[in-house]
Amino acid sequence: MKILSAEQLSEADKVTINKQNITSEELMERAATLVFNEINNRLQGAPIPIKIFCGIGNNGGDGLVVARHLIQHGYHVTVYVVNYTDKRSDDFLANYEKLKNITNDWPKLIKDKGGFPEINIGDFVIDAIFGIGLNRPIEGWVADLVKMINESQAFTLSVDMPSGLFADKTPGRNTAIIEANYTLSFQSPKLVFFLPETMDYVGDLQVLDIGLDREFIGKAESGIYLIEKQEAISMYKPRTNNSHKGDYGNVLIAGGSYGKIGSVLLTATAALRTGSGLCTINIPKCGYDIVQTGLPEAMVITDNENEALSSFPGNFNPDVVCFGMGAGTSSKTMEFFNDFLNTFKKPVLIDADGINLLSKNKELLRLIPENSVLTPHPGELKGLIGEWKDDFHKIKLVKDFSKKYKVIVLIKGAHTFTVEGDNLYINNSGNPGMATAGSGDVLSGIITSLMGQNYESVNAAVLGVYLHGLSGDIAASEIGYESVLAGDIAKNTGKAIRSLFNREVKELRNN
Ligand SMILES: NC(=O)C1=CN([C@@H]2O[C@H](COP(=O)(O)OP(=O)(O)OC[C@H]3O[C@@H](n4cnc5c(N)ncnc54)[C@H](O)[C@@H]3O)[C@@H](O)[C@H]2O)[C@@H](O)CC1
Ligand SMILES: [K+]
Repeated sequence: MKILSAEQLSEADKVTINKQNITSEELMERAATLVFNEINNRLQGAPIPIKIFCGIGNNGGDGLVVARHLIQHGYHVTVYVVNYTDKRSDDFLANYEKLKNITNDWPKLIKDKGGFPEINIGDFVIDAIFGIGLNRPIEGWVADLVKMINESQAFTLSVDMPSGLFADKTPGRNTAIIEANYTLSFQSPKLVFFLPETMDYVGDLQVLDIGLDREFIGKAESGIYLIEKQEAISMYKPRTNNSHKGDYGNVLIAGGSYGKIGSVLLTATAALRTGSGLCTINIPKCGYDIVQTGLPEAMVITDNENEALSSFPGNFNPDVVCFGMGAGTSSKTMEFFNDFLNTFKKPVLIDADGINLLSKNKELLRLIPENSVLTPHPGELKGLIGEWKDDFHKIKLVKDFSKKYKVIVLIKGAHTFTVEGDNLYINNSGNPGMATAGSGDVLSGIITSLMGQNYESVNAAVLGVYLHGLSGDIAASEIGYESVLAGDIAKNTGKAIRSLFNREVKELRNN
């Protein structure tokens, strides 16, 4: 799904009104009625107190429409107008009149702290104060109101966006933002919903298709995509009957050092489980027995050194090489890396200590083959691009890096971003159970395997990240978040691929 900016959404709004020959009030009615339907489906007429806080722009207008429908369906509703200015939008005013016509309980105006109502933990709060029109942080008594709503711990549903969040930039420190339990967002999720600094404000997210003009959305240049099952299916390449193991890639997994041999086992297992035809593991001598016993399906090349890799096996020409997990950063391994980058010229995957070695010796960056994939965790990423001020700055630095070295870079997190030049692919599978040792090693194996199976590097990365998350979702739904081991993620890769075509299995997040 494409992610649009606030500006593009407002434009889509105008184009839709024009092309569908409707008024903006009719579009508001359509959008807010969908919000009402969702709430009604969930509450099923329950007589709980509903408190709706409406701003005076169009987000507030949505709130008034929702209020009207809830009242007409017999719910116990109190409406508050958060009157931070007297400049009300036309559609707000139209719906204000409509609301007054159906109830004697007219909206209560809040003009300062004196007008704050009591909010109890059992109330159902609807936040329609600000949406995509917010252009500066919330201040003064409105900020106090937001704080009070958050402190009440009442279930809070935000319309379009949690009030106080900007769609396309980071909020300042200590600004007032609604901490929503649930967000019903119109047409397109907003980028900030997926960033580490702001994702927690959103709660569970649902995007409502309000029927904005498809042609406009199709053509809008966004460069930001949310990756879910549908996108994953479109990238997947099915196997043909008339094929053999040579068609599915010969991958070399190089890494491991004394005490960290397990990492390459996890990577290689994931590569084979994702469908690699052949997998060879290059490790220091000390790992020989461990790897041969742990994964009989893989072949092994040992280094001359016992405890760390020191020279790249040049007489061997795999389709793709994955380097770095558990490798350490000794000077011997730096020699291996140097040797490897000077010898191997097809796209590679560099992870973990491979990234640390790059940070130690930035000259090597120029040797990375075009379209290679780098998979740093946040600490390793800092070594590559330096400190960032906020999430948007981080994205900019990674885009610049990706363009400069013509590589694909992951920004790993609860929603991993794959960055290729100016394009951002945001992953929506996965769960907190995957924050476990070795999870990244498995991811590298999955992506490397897909690269070896002739997927374009960017598709290998985007689909690989998605499948990794889905495998984790399958593992967590079977054994619970706490018990997920990296090996469970590797083991479930096959089920994840099958589940792409099985309607019963969903991302945990979308359940
Ligand atoms: N596709 C769309 O764009 C649609 C938008 N709709 C709703 O319209 C919303 C956008 O409405 P508006 O553009 O009226 O904006 P908002 O309702 O988000 O904000 C209201 C106005 O407050 C002012 N303002 C901004 N920051 C402020 C601050 N910190 N303190 C005081 N005043 C501030 C601005 O002038 C802004 O226009 C969306 O979020 C959505 O809820 C829906 O009605 C339907 C369709
Ligand atoms: K809102």
